[in-house]
Amino acid sequence: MERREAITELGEALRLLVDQATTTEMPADDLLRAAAELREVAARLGVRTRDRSTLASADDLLGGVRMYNPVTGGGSALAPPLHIEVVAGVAIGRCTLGLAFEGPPRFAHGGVSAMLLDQILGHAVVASGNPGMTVRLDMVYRAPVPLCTPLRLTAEVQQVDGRRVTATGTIATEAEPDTVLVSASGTFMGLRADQTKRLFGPVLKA
Ligand SMILES: CCCCCCCC(=O)SCCNC(=O)CCNC(=O)[C@H](O)C(C)(C)COP(=O)(O)OP(=O)(O)OC[C@H]1O[C@@H](n2cnc3c(N)ncnc32)[C@H](O)[C@@H]1OP(=O)(O)O
Repeated sequence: MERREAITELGEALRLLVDQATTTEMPADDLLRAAAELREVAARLGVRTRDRSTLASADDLLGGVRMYNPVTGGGSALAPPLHIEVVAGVAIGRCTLGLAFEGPPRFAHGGVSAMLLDQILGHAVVASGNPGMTVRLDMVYRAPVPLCTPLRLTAEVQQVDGRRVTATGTIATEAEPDTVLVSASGTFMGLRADQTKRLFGPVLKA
């Protein structure tokens, strides 16, 4: 099996684990046994690791492959994951949030909504050919985002002004795509060469 497929397989198992560990009502003894077994598995994976200045070997930074992105990465235990496609400049995202993402009972944590929107706004910005980093993200929470419900996100660029790009996005359910639950407006700033070197130099050099 190819490495990226194996990473995705491990990611799926980890996401299942996170979901079950969040919803389980098993007795304390079972939890302790599971914790001990999981520490053994973690130790096996920890035999060979990378540091923060080393890109994952399965990643392709310029090709946009980030296996461990915490929002979209197939290998991430933290990602829902959000699946994004860009159609005619509009980024469309789909995901379902489990109970691990709970804020108020039955609904998503507000920070999770911000995370999803930051990511999908970023995709729209990259697709416009003006990549940059988020320097500002304004959120409007109109209605709570339900857990265990297929969600539909959208994002598109509104304005490009030199290095500054503004984009807006929304979260709705698949069932009611026209009812906006959360909306966001973000400002993204393209990096100058010296900023790119300062922030990402060690990674790019490797
Ligand atoms: C497909 C992939 C999708 C990925 C989506 C996820 C995106 C992310 O999560 S990115 C991570 C979060 N963002 C960050 O960590 C960025 C942190 N910020 C920074 O490092 C710096 O602000 C940086 C490097 C972007 C810009 O550096 P800085 O020195 O401020 O920029 P500088 O060149 O002086 O200023 C550029 C312009 O930006 C403006 N600016 C800077 N910060 C802000 C801000 N918060 N709000 C509005 N304008 C701002 C400045 O006023 C200036 O405007 P002008 O050109 O009109 O005078």
